[in-house]
Amino acid sequence: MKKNILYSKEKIEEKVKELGLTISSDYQNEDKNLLIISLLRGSFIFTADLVRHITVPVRIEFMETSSYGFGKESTGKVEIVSGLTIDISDYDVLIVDDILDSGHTMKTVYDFLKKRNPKSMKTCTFLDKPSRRQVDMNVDYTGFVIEDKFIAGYGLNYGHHYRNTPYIFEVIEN
Ligand SMILES: O=P(O)(O)OC[C@H]1O[C@H](OP(=O)(O)OP(=O)(O)O)[C@H](O)[C@@H]1O
Ligand SMILES: Nc1nc2[nH]cnc2c(=O)[nH]1
Repeated sequence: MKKNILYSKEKIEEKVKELGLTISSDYQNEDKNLLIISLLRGSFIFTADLVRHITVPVRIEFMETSSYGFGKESTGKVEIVSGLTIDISDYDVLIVDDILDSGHTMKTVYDFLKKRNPKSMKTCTFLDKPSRRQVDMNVDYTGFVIEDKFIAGYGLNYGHHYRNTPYIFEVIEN
């Protein structure tokens, strides 16, 4: 496997900080009650970095979803491996994930949470691949819009590895 580096550690840091400041500004009013719901496993690194740039009170919870298995294509069947146990009706929910690709993951979680009547709900993914969308799903906050390339690093895996790589790269198979 060869790597084509798309975003360096420094570029990522700069963008995450920018997102954190924008979100903080949007949720600064006293009537806001921000709850970030982070989708494991891919978003654990982005979430950890993002929340440290959020300057307003924030509760952080996690859900685990899975749909890709070992391959590069979504199965289209998103499994909610672990859901939520808390009442979200008093919260302004922000769903955080690493990437929006086919949209199946975000759509499934969005519909699942909407039924629980949050005060408001928005979405944030560090990366957005709009050309791959299979369902009607948009993102409110995004870091980088990328082309149709399979990527890894910064939380995203390739064959269960590379989540800990500090930069984002395109996976080029030999
Ligand atoms: O828009 P989609 O096509 O649904 O793709 C996006 C999802 O795919 C990856 O998750 P994956 O199912 O690989 O699980 P992981 O979070 O454990 O890596 C990624 O972390 C997103 O959650
Ligand atoms: N690792 C990885 N997971 C994904 N899930 C959806 N798109 C991608 C991608 O480009 N890379």
